Amino acid sequence: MSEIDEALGLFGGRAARLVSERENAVYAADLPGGRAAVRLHRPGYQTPEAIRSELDWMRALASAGVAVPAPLAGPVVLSTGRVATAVAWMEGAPLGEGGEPLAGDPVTQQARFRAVGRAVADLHNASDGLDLGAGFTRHAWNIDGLLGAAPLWGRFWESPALDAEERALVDAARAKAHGMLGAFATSGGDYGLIHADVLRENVLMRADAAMLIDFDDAGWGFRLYDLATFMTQNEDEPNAEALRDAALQGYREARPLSTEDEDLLPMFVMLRRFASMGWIVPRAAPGDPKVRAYAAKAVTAARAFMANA
Ligand SMILES: N[C@@H](CCO)C(=O)O
Repeated sequence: MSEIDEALGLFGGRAARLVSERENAVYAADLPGGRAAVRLHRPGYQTPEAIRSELDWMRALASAGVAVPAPLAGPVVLSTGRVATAVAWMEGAPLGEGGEPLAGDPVTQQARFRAVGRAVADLHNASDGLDLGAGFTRHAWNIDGLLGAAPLWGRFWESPALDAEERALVDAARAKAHGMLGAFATSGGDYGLIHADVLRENVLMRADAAMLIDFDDAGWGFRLYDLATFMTQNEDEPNAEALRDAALQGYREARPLSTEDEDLLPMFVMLRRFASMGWIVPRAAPGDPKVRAYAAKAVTAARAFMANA
């Protein structure tokens, strides 16, 4: 029996259709509780306890009125060892896709970015008010998780696509960022539960409202990381600066963000580019141009960081 058939059997669901296989395999299906996204989780990434915690968090956010997918079933461990869950299907159109020009005219785009900034702030605000219990466990995008000896998405500085000069640059930027992040954390930099993968693919738009989906990478982290991740797909947009400003405006409508913190955004963009440079390595064949493309973006960010910081 296939994994999805086993999961459907356990959830009492039917009519599954594969809709995405980016990290988890996600199927649209009908469950007794309604239309669902049934997820077969990527083996070896999150533990069943962490996935249960993700669902507890989603349930608490949904109860608090935040537009996130409410849990419907699971987690269950399938006979293959893979974990399956189901969350409510969210109607809406993805904001866009990385590497593709953003749809819509600039006014529409900026209105959407403002809505996303607002949704991220709402998530941070609501998460700060939750008591998720002693068993709650998620990984942390903290200094170690971003820059330590074993970062959550791998030892990015070992990407085979870096030449010796670039590796030295990345090492220097990593050391410098480590110091700056330490100072930021010590001075009370905003830290708590974050989505950690605010990419266009993970934002659904319904009318004028933005909704975040796919909390698989979510955990503890610096709030600026969410805003920075959202900035990493805009470098080819002619109005990239206006898009950033719109997202920050939306964020500030619901949650404070000082100009000192805003000044750290380029560093956080670099940290995300470092993480992604590590993320792609086990997911692509050696020599795949994507490995170089991720490394090149990280190097560009590191050069700017070392020149300006
Ligand atoms: N592909 C992502 C990483 C995983 O979502 C990125 O570009 O940062």
